[in-house]
Amino acid sequence: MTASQMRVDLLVVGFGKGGKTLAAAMGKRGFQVAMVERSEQMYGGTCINIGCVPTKALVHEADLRRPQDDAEDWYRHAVKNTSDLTGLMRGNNFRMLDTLDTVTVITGRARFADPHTVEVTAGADRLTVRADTIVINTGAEPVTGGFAIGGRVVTSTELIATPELPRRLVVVGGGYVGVEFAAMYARFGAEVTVLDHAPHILHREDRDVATVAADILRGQGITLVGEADVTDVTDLGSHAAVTYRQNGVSTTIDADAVLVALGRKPATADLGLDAAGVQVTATGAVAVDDHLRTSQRHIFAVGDVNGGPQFTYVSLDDHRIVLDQLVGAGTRSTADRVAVPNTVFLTPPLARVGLTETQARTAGHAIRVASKLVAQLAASPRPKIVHETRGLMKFVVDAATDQILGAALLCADAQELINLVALAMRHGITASELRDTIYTHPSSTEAFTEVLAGLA
Ligand SMILES: Cc1cc2nc3c(=O)[nH]c(=O)nc-3n(C[C@H](O)[C@H](O)[C@H](O)COP(=O)(O)OP(=O)(O)OC[C@H]3O[C@@H](n4cnc5c(N)ncnc54)[C@H](O)[C@@H]3O)c2cc1C
Ligand SMILES: NC(=O)c1ccc[n+]([C@@H]2O[C@H](COP(=O)([O-])OP(=O)(O)OC[C@H]3O[C@@H](n4cnc5c(N)ncnc54)[C@H](O)[C@@H]3O)[C@@H](O)[C@H]2O)c1
Repeated sequence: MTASQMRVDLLVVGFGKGGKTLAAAMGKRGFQVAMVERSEQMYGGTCINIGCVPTKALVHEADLRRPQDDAEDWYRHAVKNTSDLTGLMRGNNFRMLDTLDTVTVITGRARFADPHTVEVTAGADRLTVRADTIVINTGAEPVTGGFAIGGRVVTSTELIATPELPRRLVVVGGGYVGVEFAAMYARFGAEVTVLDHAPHILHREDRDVATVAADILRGQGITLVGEADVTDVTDLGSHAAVTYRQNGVSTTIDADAVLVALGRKPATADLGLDAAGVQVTATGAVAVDDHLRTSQRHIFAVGDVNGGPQFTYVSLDDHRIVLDQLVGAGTRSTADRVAVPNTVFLTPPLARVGLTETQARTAGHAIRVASKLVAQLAASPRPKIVHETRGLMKFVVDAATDQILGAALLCADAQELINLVALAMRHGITASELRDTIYTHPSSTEAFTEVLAGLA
């Protein structure tokens, strides 16, 4: 066993998006920085290793598969290509920090010993790091719902690393991970069933939007079961059995793999936060103020661990706030955030920003709504050109001010289009201005003109 000590200006715990960007920025300014990551397989964090990047790479690989392509072969190659990509990005992420003289990357599990000290353990090795400022960036971990993960019962992390295509996949949970994986595995050739305890998948969306999305998934052959109370998941070796109750009737289905996708909870359990005097919320997130300071002023929390929206770009924006606190004017805050968009990577993608129609009405806004099925767009030929005429485009607009309150875009290129709508919302561009601007042709954006012309 070896034990040693080091002292730094800034200690970042967890190699996530916000933390690594902050570590590089502070290191380049001449501060002594330590980055602690528990696994060398996770340099760069969730997004590039087990989250956004591999899943979106697999969605792309699945979309390229033609019906005549052998499903198993195609899937095996897709997993290999994806693993190569994440390996490349992991190496680049490691080097980004390791090549800075001021930054030390430490591989080991971090745990607070006191408010300024973290103990890092790796096997028998132990390192004590003392720091003036500490940033917690440990991310989130899957909620397992009491189901035993192992063998054929997996989370997204294990499933994307498995080179054998599950011919029958049961997905428990119809949120982001659930529907993205359902759509992707169906396109790889699997028979997919999604079970959710909510009445509908994508239950945060307006019913009309969720219905069109559900129709697209059903059109891919996916079985969607709402109001399903999953009572048992058993790995029987040769296959798994999933039992659920719906409307008082109990049903058991067999699966080659069961994906548990019930959400992700902040990773705070083993951090020794008590020893640091850092408070957590009722949901186990690190409690932070608008400047992402914890109950200890010198300790910040960025990314999923602080209980905010679980997106890579939110973690990135968290780093801007902390950097501003450490070396800037100290004015930037989470309260400044307006119109943060998101995308569910179905094919076509479903992207949304701002309020849904339901949320806008509930909040008491007098609204106008414009909504059009992509198949009914007459003056916007791009969907027909790219053979993707499924979906719906919807805007929710304040009747009095003409300000855009929200949009749901379920169409080709939605993951790009939504950023333009978000920018318009942030800068007060009205629905009429978005409608009447000059767009290239043929493009996906020009559909805004036609859809917004239908504001009722
Ligand atoms: C399957 C999937 C798909 C997703 N797709 C998208 C998407 O398309 N777009 C999007 O924006 N978001 C997506 N997300 C969410 C996104 O990945 C996360 O919001 C984001 O990566 C969170 O980053 P973070 O900065 O909070 O930390 P993370 O990137 O989660 O990093 C935390 C790091 O801390 C390490 N760690 C934890 N505890 C310790 C400890 N005690 N000591 C040392 N190290 C520790 C972990 O190993 C990990 O590397 C997806 C998530 C999943 C699971
Ligand atoms: N494209 C993206 O940006 C993207 C992709 C994947 C994940 N993510 C992030 O990761 C987070 C986690 O994703 P997720 O899909 O695991 O969580 P989620 O919260 O999006 O969805 C969980 C789903 O599980 C259902 N559920 C919960 N308990 C259940 C039970 N006992 N039985 C049946 N159904 C149950 C819920 O109704 C919900 O539909 C997301 O919130 C998102 O922020 C983002």
